[in-house]
Amino acid sequence: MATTASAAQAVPQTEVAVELHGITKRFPGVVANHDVEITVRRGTVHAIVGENGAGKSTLMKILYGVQRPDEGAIAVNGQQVDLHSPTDAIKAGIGMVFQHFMLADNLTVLENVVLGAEKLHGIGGGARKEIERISQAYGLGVRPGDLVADLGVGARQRVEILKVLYRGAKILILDEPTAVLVPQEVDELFDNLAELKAEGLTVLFISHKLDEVLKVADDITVIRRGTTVQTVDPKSVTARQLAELMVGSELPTPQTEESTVTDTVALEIRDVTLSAGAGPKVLDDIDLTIHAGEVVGIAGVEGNGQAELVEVVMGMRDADAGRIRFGDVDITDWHTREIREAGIGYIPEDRHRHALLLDAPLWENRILGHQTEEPNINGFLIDAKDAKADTQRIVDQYDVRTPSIHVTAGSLSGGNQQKLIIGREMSHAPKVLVAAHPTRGVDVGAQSAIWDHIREARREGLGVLLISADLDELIGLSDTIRVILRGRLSGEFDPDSVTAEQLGAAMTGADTKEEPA
Ligand SMILES: Nc1ncnc2c1ncn2[C@@H]1O[C@H](COP(=O)(O)OP(=O)(O)OP(=O)(O)O)[C@@H](O)[C@H]1O
Repeated sequence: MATTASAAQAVPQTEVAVELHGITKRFPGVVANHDVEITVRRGTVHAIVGENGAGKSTLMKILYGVQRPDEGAIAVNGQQVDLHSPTDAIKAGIGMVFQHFMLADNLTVLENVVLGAEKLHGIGGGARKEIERISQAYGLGVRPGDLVADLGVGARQRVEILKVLYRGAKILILDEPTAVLVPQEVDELFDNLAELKAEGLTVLFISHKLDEVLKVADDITVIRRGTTVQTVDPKSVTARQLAELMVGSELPTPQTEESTVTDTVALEIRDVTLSAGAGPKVLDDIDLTIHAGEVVGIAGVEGNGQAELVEVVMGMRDADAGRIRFGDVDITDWHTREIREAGIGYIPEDRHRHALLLDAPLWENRILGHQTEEPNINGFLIDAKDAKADTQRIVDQYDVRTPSIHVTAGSLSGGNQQKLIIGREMSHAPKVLVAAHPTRGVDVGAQSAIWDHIREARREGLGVLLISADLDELIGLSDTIRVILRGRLSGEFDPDSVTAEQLGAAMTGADTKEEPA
């Protein structure tokens, strides 16, 4: 395995865009970054990979001026910089595109781009010209007059990229940019990155999708437990070797699974329809059966009704028509709490809004949503002792990397928050699990551990409604796959034979010429 670590050290200073030297960052009880050394060559895509909690986001936040390092130095284009805020970073030519887009839907692209940067080119013709110039220079295909609400996920991401380029960024940090994209959009993004590189711009790219990293990166730096392990040449490693570098040991070989699907109906959704005013139906006559021991995966471009389907099943929204049965019980009119207590586990899409209290300690988050169930109660009272003991069990069993169960959920890395939520939901031995993007932001090792937990429960008869933007996950975990497009479900796809490209085509309507929402 060839490394470019020494080669990178030897890169002539004139070719270095960013140098991170001896970066250390401590939080109470955790060293998030320890003596990190990275040299980023100008005009390259440099990927940063590592397990959940390895310290990638902290490092990028330091480079974007959101966090201050305790030790170490940062140089941009050979000049040492002191970054106290994102404003300082932007001045130094560094821009960051976050995973959650920060665009106002009801404004145009132009209005979104100039917001807060009115001084650069005004808010009228000058700004429009500049947006068109940047869009053309990097092949972004962004039109200043478009309403953001009308744009799909990939187009919104290009607006976010344009926004940082508009502010003069020459170094772009992209945090898991492909997590929400379908394969065709990923290819388009990679074409855009190639254009950026060709113009001499530099991209730092965080991702858990190692195949994509190998495809797009010029250099890959592996971070393990806060420190840089190696910078490798993507041409000289496989995805498996990269994962092993991340973990620091060999990975187990995945086992193939026998089907566990039974004839017993676990969840039945019949003729469910949901309208949103006068517009097209959000859910259009949805019919879906999930058997005990079966994982039914739903693929779809975001915004095609999958979020609403989950909300209807979980009692957070009333459908206009249709029935939902849990086993032989009609739960159509039940409240969320009753549905959960009856034995439907729920992993929501937005973990910060619906699954965690970020300012509360982990053990209180263990109780959240299950405050009327064992082991969290004793009679009518909360049983803090047993809840704490059980939180520790989840932390151990699901490998939640944390200094203790008393730190706040908000201080955990994104992937570790997700492991805690999954551990909590699986603890109540649900009969049905409604899981929206259960491993989003989770590293490959933790992802396969979570899949194992779900498979084990499936062997015991768990039925799963799986919504995921990760096609590998849908293919790897589902027994049956359906595609949702404009609120309608397609026929069944067999995960053993369908390809990610075929699913991508069905999701975008390329196979039927129907456009996604
Ligand atoms: N604001 C904070 N307060 C306390 N601890 C923190 C804070 N931010 C991060 N940490 C801790 O620092 C470590 C590194 O977290 P970081 O978010 O950088 O990891 P990551 O590699 O980006 O993980 P992921 O892939 O899960 O997003 C973790 O142990 C995390 O719990």
